[in-house]
Amino acid sequence: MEALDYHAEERRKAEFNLDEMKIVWAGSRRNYELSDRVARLVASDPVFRKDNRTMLTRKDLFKDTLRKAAHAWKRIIDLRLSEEEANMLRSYVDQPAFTDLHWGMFIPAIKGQGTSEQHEKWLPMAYKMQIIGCYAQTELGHGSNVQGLETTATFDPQTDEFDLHSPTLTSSKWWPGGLGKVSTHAVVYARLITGGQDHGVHGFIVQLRGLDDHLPLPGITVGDIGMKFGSGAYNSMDNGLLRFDHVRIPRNQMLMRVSQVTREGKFVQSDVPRQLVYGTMVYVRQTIVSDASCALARAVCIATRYSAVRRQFGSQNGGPEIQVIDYKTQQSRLFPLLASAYAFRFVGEWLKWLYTDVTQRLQANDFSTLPEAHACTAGLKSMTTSVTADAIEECRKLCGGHGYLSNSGLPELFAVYIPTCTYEGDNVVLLLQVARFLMKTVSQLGSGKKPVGTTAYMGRAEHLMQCRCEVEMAQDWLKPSTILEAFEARAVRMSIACAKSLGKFSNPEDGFAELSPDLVEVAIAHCQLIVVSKFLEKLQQDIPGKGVKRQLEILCNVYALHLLHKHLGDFVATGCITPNQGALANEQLRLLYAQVRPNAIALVDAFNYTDHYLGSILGCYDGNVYQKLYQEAWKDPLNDTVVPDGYLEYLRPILKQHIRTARL
Ligand SMILES: CCCCCCCCCC/C=C\CCCC(=O)SCCNC(=O)CCNC(=O)[C@H](O)C(C)(C)COP(=O)(O)OP(=O)(O)OC[C@H]1O[C@@H](n2cnc3c(N)ncnc32)[C@H](O)[C@@H]1OP(=O)(O)O
Ligand SMILES: Cc1cc2nc3c(=O)[nH]c(=O)nc-3n(C[C@H](O)[C@H](O)[C@H](O)COP(=O)(O)OP(=O)(O)OC[C@H]3O[C@@H](n4cnc5c(N)ncnc54)[C@H](O)[C@@H]3O)c2cc1C
Repeated sequence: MEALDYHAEERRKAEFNLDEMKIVWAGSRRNYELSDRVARLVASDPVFRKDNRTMLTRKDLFKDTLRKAAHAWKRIIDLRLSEEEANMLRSYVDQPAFTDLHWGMFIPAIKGQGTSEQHEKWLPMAYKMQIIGCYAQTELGHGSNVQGLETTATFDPQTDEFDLHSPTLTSSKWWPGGLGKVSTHAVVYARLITGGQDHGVHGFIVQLRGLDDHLPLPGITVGDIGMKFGSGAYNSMDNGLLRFDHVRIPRNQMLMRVSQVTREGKFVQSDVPRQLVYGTMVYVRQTIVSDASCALARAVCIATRYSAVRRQFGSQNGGPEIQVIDYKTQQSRLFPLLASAYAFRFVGEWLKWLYTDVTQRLQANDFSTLPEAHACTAGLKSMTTSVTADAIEECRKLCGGHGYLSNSGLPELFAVYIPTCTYEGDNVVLLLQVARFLMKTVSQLGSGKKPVGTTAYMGRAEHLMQCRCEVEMAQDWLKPSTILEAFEARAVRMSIACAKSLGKFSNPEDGFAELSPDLVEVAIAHCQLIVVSKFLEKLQQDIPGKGVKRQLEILCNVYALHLLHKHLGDFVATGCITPNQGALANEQLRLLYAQVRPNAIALVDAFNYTDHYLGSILGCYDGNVYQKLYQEAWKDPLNDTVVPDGYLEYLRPILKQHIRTARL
């Protein structure tokens, strides 16, 4: 018997080859096949069930997380999965866990900041999970300001050891994931002190718990920091606190790629830039951009499928009501998010390339592209996570009342997702880093130093400052060069205007502080330009499959023109376009939405998400929403009994009191 599919008609409307689009989304046929296989493996395994987790108490949820992590590790070993497959498996399990930090930060920190001897000693144990580690940087008093950390690591030449100490309450480590209850080790960031001199913040490998009894080692106080936002969600993670009372570690546990301390206690700064101490954050920010496209795609998939099932108003002669996806307002809210998911996917792919390139250069002692890698990872992390967090909430609203039900999957997705706007660098703080980079680039424009990479457009500032947009009709906005020039002109004009305003301050730092809200806008304009330009570059590639490239062109235009519409004030105020050209862009946008409409369901099918991973009744593949909602309601523990617990103690006396009052 053929399976029921409420979306069958929608799927028939698609004007492109879905299988080929799935490959574009996955990045390659190989990636597609790998991720499809691993996603199904997870979805079919009862241990990875997650539909009940919002009902669990914190302790039960945490134990469930340990069970899943142990089971995942067993599957990884038994099936001899590669590192890439293992990462995929953990991400499809879809439950924040200490393993994210062990594999995602502890190991990369040792790899990036450790010497080859340190790699040889620590990495084999970490790869086998004989030790489990976390990344302990943030403190109660300081997170964004890393240079303000207070934990000290004082070298004692007598014993050839460091003495780790938390001198104040605010120096307590606070937030590291996996620290609270699991990690046996941590990379701890502390101020290095030798001979009474402070050399700033460095990383140290520190054992926290006994490998036999899991008890904290002498001098170490460690625990969980408490419940976080939402039910289920990030509460599966043991974000922890940590204090040191003069804990001793051997000298060779300082990560010594960037700087060294000799046996005599001499501090040696190598020719590697000190910013490499921040290298793990650059790596993770890069992964967060790709993850943003996944989270956004997930929310959009749920909202799109549900919008095609849901009908309201407009029944004629007893016929069906209108599918809410056919309302222009629904399309104007939903389709830009769909386009953004694809845009973030492609910029994430490019950023991965950039990161790999900078890593290879660093290995060859070429540090020239480090500032750009920092600016791109910081800016794109900030921009994509802010958009995605807002988009998940918008998708909830697009699903009306049912979006607020836990089993829509959206509340939990929102709760898990929103801290990405804060962790790995607060989004505003990171945009200010981008702004600094841009202001520096502008200040060097007259010096003969040619801007390269993502700021190469600034080298054409003279033209971009005075060019005029040539759009006369709505369809003129479909020309890639017209779109690109409008975004470049807007970014460069905003940057130069800010640089000029900064120049009016006698103290540049005062100016930077005063103008910081404008500088944040400049950074956003630059990041949006990067995303638009990388989407356009993607379209230059050979993309096989009937109609696939055409759909991507439509999505790229939707992405760019919706930004132009949203930030019309910037484009018009900087004289990049006229108000009339802005109106033509909006007209073209409406036409594009009509072209997306018949393909919408297939475009979200291309994400290839299993129902398990989506975790949403509203987004399930077959669209059988109402029956599933009805069945699911009966599974709620409140429906275990017809009369609720508490009736006799609390309800009945009130109800009876009414009867008594009535009798009086
Ligand atoms: C496939 C596997 C998947 C694995 C995925 C793993 C994912 C795991 C997810 C787990 C979930 C959550 C994890 C969360 C973990 C954390 O949150 S860890 C803590 C993160 N903390 C932060 O991000 C702190 C943010 N603050 C900073 O980064 C810095 O302090 C800040 C950059 C804001 C300022 O630093 P300062 O040292 O004060 O720098 P400045 O004076 O402003 O700049 C000096 C110069 O240094 C340059 N710079 C700064 N940072 C970097 C960098 N990272 N890289 C390169 N260069 C950098 C800056 O541009 C200045 O340059 P200039 O002198 O102007 O040329
Ligand atoms: C779920 C979660 C997991 C985490 N995991 C880890 C982990 O594994 N390891 C770890 O070390 N840390 C971790 N952290 C900590 C995280 O990295 C920090 O919280 C983050 O870097 C932000 O720093 P903060 O908390 O000090 O924010 P603050 O800097 O105190 O920010 C507060 C406000 O001040 C503003 N602000 C701060 N500085 C400036 C400025 N210069 N200019 C303008 N505005 C400013 C910010 O924009 C924000 O609005 C985690 C945090 C969370 C929420």
